[in-house]
Amino acid sequence: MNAQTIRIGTRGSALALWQAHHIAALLTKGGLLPQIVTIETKGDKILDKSLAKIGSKGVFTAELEDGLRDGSIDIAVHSAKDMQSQLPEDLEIIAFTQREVTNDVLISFNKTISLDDQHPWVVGTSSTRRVAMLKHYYPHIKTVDMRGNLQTRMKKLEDGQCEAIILAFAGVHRMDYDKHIVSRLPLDKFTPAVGQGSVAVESSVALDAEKRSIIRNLCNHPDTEYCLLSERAYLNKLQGGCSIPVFALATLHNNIVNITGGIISLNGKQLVKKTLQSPAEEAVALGQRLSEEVLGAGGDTILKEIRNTLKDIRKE
Ligand SMILES: NCc1[nH]cc(CCC(=O)O)c1CC(=O)O
Repeated sequence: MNAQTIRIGTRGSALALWQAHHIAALLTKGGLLPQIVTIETKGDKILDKSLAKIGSKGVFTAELEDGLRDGSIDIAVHSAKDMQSQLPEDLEIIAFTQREVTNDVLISFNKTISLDDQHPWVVGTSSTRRVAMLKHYYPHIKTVDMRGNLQTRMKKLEDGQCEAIILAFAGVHRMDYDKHIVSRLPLDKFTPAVGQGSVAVESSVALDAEKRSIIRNLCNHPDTEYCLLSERAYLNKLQGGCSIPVFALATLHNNIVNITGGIISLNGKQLVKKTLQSPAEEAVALGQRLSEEVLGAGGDTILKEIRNTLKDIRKE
């Protein structure tokens, strides 16, 4: 096969560019000629509002998806975590890269700080999931909203707007901030967001079938894909955007997928969480079953309350 040029669409943040270069390296290894095309999204432009206020649907993806449709890019690269659970019919995810460590981490310049320190102190995070989990497990801790890319958040921490921030290990590691990690938060309390740690490759269904299959073969990590399909099936049934504190983590051993997922109220008071397992081939059905169990155990009421609250926040 002649070397083929593949245009990779990405957001312009340092983390997004890392991800695009990661995909580019996998494609280069396979003999393709990747080209990186930077595209700005609504989520990059609006920095003065919380994600809960903007509304999360496609805020970091819509402009990239336009590029896939008009053919100006062949593939778009995203943090799997930032992708809507249901894509438009003309687009599809063709690969999920091998997952990084999935934990959230506590970042601070104070190396002795611990969430167990009982005096009231301030953690910066813009994630409703992390805020709710802090309220649930560590009610003495106060939170401040902290949006912006990783560099901006690190700067806000440096400026003393809070004593620590919580971030995904994956992004911290990719941006080379490991030395500021104070601790990895335990997965049983801080179950990550769906997709955390993996990079997703999206294409139009109209993209040349051979090109799509070559790209998939070079980028997709099958074990990760089973896990993410299960988590995303769960998320899809809950119709949770990234401002809804829904969480799930699937792992795969000996062809068995084990998934833990749930939902937590915004104030952290109500938490529903379940664990299920199935053979890998039934990963999607497993995620769907998890959603039924979580909704049936009170998750439906929590979800309704959250939707009402977020509606009110957006009206402000
Ligand atoms: N929501 C922003 C976002 N999207 C992906 C990552 C980190 C990388 C990843 O999880 O793949 C982050 C930052 C964070 O949550 O700390």
